[in-house]
Amino acid sequence: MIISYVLCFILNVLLVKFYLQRRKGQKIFKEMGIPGPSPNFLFGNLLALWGQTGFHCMYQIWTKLYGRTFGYFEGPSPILVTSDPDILQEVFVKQFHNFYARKVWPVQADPETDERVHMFFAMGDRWRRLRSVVSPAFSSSKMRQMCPEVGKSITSVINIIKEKQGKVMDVLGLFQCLTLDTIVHCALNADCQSVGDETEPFLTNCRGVIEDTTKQPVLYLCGFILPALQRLWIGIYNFLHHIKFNPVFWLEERLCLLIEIRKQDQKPHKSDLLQLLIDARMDGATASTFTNVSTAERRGHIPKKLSNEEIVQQALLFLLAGYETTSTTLSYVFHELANNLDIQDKLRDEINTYYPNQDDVPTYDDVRHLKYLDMVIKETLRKYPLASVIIARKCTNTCVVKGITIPKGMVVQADVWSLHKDKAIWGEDVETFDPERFSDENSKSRHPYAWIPFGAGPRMCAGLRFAVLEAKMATVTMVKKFAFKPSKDHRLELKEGATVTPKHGVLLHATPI
Ligand code: HEM
Repeated sequence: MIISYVLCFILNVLLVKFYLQRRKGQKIFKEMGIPGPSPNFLFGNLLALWGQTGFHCMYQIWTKLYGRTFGYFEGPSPILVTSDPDILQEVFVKQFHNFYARKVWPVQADPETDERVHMFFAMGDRWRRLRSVVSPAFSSSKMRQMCPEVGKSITSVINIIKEKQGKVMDVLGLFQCLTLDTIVHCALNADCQSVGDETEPFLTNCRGVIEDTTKQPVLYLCGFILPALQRLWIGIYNFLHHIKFNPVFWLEERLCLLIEIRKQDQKPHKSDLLQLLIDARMDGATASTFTNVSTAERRGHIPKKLSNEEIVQQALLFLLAGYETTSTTLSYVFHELANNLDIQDKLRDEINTYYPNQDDVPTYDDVRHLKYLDMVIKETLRKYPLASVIIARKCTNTCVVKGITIPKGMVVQADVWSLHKDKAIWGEDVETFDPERFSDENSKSRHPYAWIPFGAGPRMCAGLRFAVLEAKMATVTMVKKFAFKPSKDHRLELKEGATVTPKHGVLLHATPI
């Protein structure tokens, strides 16, 4: 009896201590003079975020209530959200040395010590080295070389649209196939023909992985509430993955096989992304963080090659990033073109002026000259900054940003939806799709960080040029050959996972020109 009283007492003391510590931590924004919603001691403000709307909607609601910069809590963790372009420029660019790390999600490998961490989450020297390894894969000359490969996939899409004439089609699904085939061909030089074959395993498994990010499992919530138990949550997560099939496993196995074949093959290979990763050497300092590194490697005597596991993780990142974001962007482009026929016509006029009789898919140099096309893509990414949620940095040294002292460990989250719909920057009609916003005249006096769909600073999107090239080539070819109108069943509703995508696809009619 006495033992149970004592245990009960100890438990109560621990709970009170936990409660008081939480409450103390949750006073940080008040102390900093930053407004924001009041947090629940256990969940912080997660319950509001975890609702139907997702982060990007809630941030916009809070911005309207508290202003451009506010703070909220994910469990005990303070998140400083801002859509102030001056603060964004300071954090992402000018003070990058104090903000080189990303936000760590609850059920995620440790970016400082885990070998499986890919470039997106890697930090410090390791990130720098990986970024410099992959950058040449997207140089201007590489992009020119990739054009015929991108062109082939676009031609397959055109053939499917011809077949579907008169019928309603979901262009989001079609673009997913296009961008997947393209990234697999260009980055891995492997076979993948998902345009016209929705059962292609690369496609079904990539879709499976992305679909998982739109679910909000209880485990994530636990991780947010009690981040101190991160190892436990990761353990449970790994265990669950071993008892139920995970589409990531298929992709990892396939990539591993591709790497093995390349390594055994004596033939010289073109230096695509996969080959750059296979040939890369990490210097000793970069490799020294990892436990599987020999003393000689650690001292820098032997440059360490990336292990198969490391290559797989980098390749997987590029595969998923290349597939998901560009297809979603293209689907928004075509949603807007179909709903704004005057803009569609103006774009077609520009394309026909540059390519009056040309049937071929345009090249890297061709699309660079199309100014209005560039404005259409930019306006699409203004209205739908689909990857906003991943644009965040963790403060690595306490520092002062525009008069705010940001403590080490605090996450600064960019609220790009609010930034891109800020009436003080873009005018009253922010919901109107208007490419003219990006004419030279109208862009002149705008803040350089008012438009950041690809993030900003040294860690901004590594595939930006490839994504824009592919989106432009596909748009030019399709608009030249077809007129697009929305299907009567089409309504654009958004859902949020790692990116914000059209929940029911984008249903259009295409008529040959
Ligand atoms: C329209 C399409 C795309 C959009 C909107 C987009 C957006 C983004 C954003 C917002 C970030 C975070 C940047 C930051 O934190 O400042 C990012 C990072 C990244 N993106 Fe993209 N992306 C697109 C296409 C691609 C493609 C096609 C690839 C690869 C082929 C790619 C590879 C990456 C990588 C590797 C990173 C991590 C960069 C680093 O941490 O150094 N992205 N992207």
